[in-house]
Amino acid sequence: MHQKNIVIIGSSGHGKVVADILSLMPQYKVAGFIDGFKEKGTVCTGGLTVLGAEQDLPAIMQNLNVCGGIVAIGDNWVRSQVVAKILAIAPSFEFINAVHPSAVISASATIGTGNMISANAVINAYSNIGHHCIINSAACIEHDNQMDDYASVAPRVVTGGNVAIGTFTAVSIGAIVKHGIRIGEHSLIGAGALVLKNVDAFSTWYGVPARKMAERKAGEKYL
Ligand SMILES: CC(=O)SCCNC(=O)CCNC(=O)[C@H](O)C(C)(C)COP(=O)(O)OP(=O)(O)OC[C@H]1O[C@@H](n2cnc3c(N)ncnc32)[C@H](O)[C@@H]1OP(=O)(O)O
Repeated sequence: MHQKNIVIIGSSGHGKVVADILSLMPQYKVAGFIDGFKEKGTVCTGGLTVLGAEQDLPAIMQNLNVCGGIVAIGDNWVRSQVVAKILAIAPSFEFINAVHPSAVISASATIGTGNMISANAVINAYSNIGHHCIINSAACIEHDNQMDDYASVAPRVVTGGNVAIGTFTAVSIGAIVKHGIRIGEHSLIGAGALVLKNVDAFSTWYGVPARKMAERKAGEKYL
C-alpha cells in the first residue's frame, strides 16, 4: 500500500494517543512531531522525534515528502490557533483524520478533516462531525448529532439522538447529554454532568442534573 508521510503537531499526552492511533492506520507513515515547545531532535513516544516547529513545516514537507498531518492538541481553542498558523505558513498542508480501527462509524455519518476519533468511539447514523473535533475513547455520539468544528467530547461521553454541540464547546469526561439537547458554542460541560436542558453559548454547566455555573469567554482554559 502506498503510504502518505504525515506529521503530528503537538507531542504531549494527546499527541501520544494520536500517534498510537496513526500507527494502526497503514495508509499513513508518521515522520515525526512538530512541537515549538521542544528542542528539535527530542525523542518522543514510539521513538518518533521532534522535527521542528510550525515555521519549519514548509522545509519539512519538502525534504521529507510530508503531505500533511493532524493537530493533536487537546484544548479546542489552542488547536484552532495552531491550525490557523499552519494554514498561513503551509497552505497546501492536508489535514487528515486519525481514526482508531475499533471505532464504529455509521456509513451515513459525515466526518470532516483533522478529527481524532479514539478507541471504541461510536458515531451513529446521520451524525455530522465537523473539522478538527475530538471524539475521545469510548465516547458515543448517537444518531443525527451535529458536532461543529473544534468541538470535543472526552472519554465516555454519551449523547442521545439529535444532539447539537456548538463550535469550540467541550463536553468533559463521562458526561451524559439527553436526546434533542442543543449546546451552544464556546461552552463547557463539566465532568460527569447530566445535561437535561439546552445549554446557552459561552457558559459552563455541570452537576447532576447540570446547571449553569458560570459565563465563559472564548479561549478560556478548561484542562
Ligand atoms: C484524556 C483526557 O484527559 S480528556 C480531559 C478529561 N478532563 C476533563 O474532562 C475535566 C474537565 N474539567 C471539569 O470538569 C472541571 O471540574 C470544571 C472545568 C467543570 C470546573 O473546574 P473549576 O471551575 O476549576 O471548578 P473547581 O475545581 O474550582 O470546583 C468548584 C466547585 O465545583 C465542584 N465541581 C467542579 N467540577 C464539578 C463537576 N464536574 N461536577 C460536580 N461538581 C463539580 C467542586 O467540587 C467545587 O465544589 P466545592 O466548592 O463545594 O468544593
